Amino acid sequence: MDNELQSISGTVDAVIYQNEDNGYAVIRVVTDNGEEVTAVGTLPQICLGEELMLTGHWVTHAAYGEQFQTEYFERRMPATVKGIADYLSSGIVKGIGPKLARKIADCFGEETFEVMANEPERLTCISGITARKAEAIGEQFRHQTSMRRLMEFLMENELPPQLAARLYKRYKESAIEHIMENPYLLCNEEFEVDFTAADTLALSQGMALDSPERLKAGILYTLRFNLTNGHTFIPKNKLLATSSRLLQDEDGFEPEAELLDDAFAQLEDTGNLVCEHICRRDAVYLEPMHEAEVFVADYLAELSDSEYEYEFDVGELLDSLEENSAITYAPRQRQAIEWAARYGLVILTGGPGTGKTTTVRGMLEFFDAVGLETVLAAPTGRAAKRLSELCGREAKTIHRLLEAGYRGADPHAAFARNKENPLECDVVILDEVSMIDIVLMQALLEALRPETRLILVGDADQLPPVGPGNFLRDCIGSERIHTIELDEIFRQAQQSAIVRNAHAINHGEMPVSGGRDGDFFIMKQRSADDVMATVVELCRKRLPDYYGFTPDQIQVLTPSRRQAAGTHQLNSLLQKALNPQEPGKPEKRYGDTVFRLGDRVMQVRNNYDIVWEKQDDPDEVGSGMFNGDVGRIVGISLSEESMLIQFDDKLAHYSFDMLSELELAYAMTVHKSQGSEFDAVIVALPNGIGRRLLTRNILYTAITRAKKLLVLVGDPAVTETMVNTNTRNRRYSALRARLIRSAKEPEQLGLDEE
Ligand SMILES: Nc1ncnc2c1ncn2[C@@H]1O[C@H](COP(=O)(O)OP(=O)(O)OP(=O)(O)O)[C@@H](O)[C@H]1O
Repeated sequence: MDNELQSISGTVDAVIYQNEDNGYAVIRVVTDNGEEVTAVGTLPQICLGEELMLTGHWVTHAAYGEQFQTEYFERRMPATVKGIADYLSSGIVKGIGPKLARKIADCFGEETFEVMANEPERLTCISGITARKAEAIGEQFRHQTSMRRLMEFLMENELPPQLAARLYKRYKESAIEHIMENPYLLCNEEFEVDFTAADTLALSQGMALDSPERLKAGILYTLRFNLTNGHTFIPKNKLLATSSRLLQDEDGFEPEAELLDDAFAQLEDTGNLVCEHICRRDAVYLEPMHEAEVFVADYLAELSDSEYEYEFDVGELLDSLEENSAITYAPRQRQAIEWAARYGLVILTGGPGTGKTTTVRGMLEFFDAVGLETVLAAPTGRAAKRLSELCGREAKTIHRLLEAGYRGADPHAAFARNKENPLECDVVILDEVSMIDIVLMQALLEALRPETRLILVGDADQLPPVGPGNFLRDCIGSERIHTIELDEIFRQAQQSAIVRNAHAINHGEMPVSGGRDGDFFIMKQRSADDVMATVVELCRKRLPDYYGFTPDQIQVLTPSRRQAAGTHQLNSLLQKALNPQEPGKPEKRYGDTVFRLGDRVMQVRNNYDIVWEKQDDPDEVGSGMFNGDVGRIVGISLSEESMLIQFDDKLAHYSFDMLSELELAYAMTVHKSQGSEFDAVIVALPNGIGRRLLTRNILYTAITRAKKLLVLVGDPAVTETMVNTNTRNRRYSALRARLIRSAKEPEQLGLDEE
């Protein structure tokens, strides 16, 4: 092997393999002196017919023989008419096939690319190209060229090429200019680039180590990064100490405390962050988060203080409603319904089987009887569906209730229901409130009319929301809001070992196998491999054969993603067992995941742009798929580079460049399963999972996801650690403090302050 760098130039004759995720490709090149060579390397979006100058060295691959390992390359756009025609024929611009490519190249010759990019209307002189098509071709060509330039730029700077699509969406053709002007914009929540990567680029452009821009970027990055752990603020001393460490370099540079303070003050002056002395510390917030927390606290305090009176005796009405129903409410249930009738804001909390839903039905009956319009909502599609089944009336997701919609390049939702266009109902009942973060709560409260009442229902022992804050626990802990805790497990629920074990775990006791119909099983396996083999066997054979569960009814849950028996490993094993590769069954590889026709998949971020249609009524269309939505791949078109995915009764189209938003979902993390219920749940708990994930509320949340059957496969020592670890990862949030404070200073309340 000769390690000296060499250059070869030639035309791409075949693209043998291409990984769109990281740009790695294997190509065949016909060199300028007619030789055929195989070249490999990072060659993003390489097309047939392109002329390249490759620099690298020759290597001998054990299986494929001699090939050229490319270190860097330059593109020379084809200059001959034939080269241009070949290049355009390669499918680079949708709608241009080989014939049309030839015609365009013949007509415009060397000017072709110039015309396509800048004067596409001239293409209309070719028969078959309408003005609209010409415009579309121009748009696509410009997009293609910019994306390519962007990808090359990202790779040259060792930044993830997958960012190209998001950057282009945000900045169009001027993305590179924007990055060069301020490399730190890459660290924004929209792009999520690691600070060090953006910093390396900035420093290579001559940014000084102690420049205010760099220090500000470091502070903001540290704040944003730490907020992803669910905090609404970070104490100032911690923030500055951590930022300082981030900004150090290997040669001993450390930002001066004074300069860091100046940068901090500048961020405060420009409103990027807010520092408030609360909870006996200087709490630093991103501005929108501060606004959210203050607004939510003020709103809830005022709503909680509002009381309603009736011209008739509420007790008598409730008596008669109760007489006509099959239920005799327990005293606390009855009190909850009375409070719902009386106060603007009520919290109803309790574990599984304690009668929350039954109480909600009682509240609904009351509101119906007095002619108040009530809407039901929950944070996830599955939770909304369940609530609607149990209450016998429509329940919406909060996003649907607020009419979440698309807002161009902005990653956040825009809600059509807001201050200017509030919801028209009299009462909103929200279920699974433990999952709601402070930002979504703000959006919901902003969409309420001042006279709309709110009932919050949830189990505070479930995992906290993925997003910021500790909303439900803070509200309950403040003792500022009328809260009823139900703790009696009703007889029917008592018969379920799932319910009994959930409560036992909450009291620090180990779960035991059992249940009237045997609905809770514990299978001892210790190592990850043994646990995974058992889980696969249960899904493939035992649960379908003995219990008649279809694969759709079974969900595997695990605490981790990449550790022992994490979702990554389990999903690939379960896919192999439940939906194996078959001739003629289309599949598409993306990164290290293969998506195959029939696979169960999950959307892993909120995307308000994804268009869907109702399966039974294609005219009913909408947009938006949300983090945690689970569906099935029902179509893959390799020629159109797209997939059709069915989510309940909706069909959504995904182009291949959206696959980073999907994951296989045969197994999912307990965190992702929040708010969903499944007929049969298998929980994988082998040894080897990190201590941070072995907590009581993860086990409790996992177990309470099961409706009919729960199988716990794992090491009893792991279960025991989880049962005994009642630490909650601490979150900085001042909602509780603000609510408590609001009780002491009532004169400061008022929503009209703004
Ligand atoms: N007052 C009551 N008298 C008798 N049975 C009751 C009463 N309230 C609830 N139940 C029964 O207890 C069981 C659990 O009630 P419910 O579904 O309302 O609880 P939940 O707290 O919503 O539970 P989960 O969160 O698990 O859904 C149901 O079978 C219900 O019919």
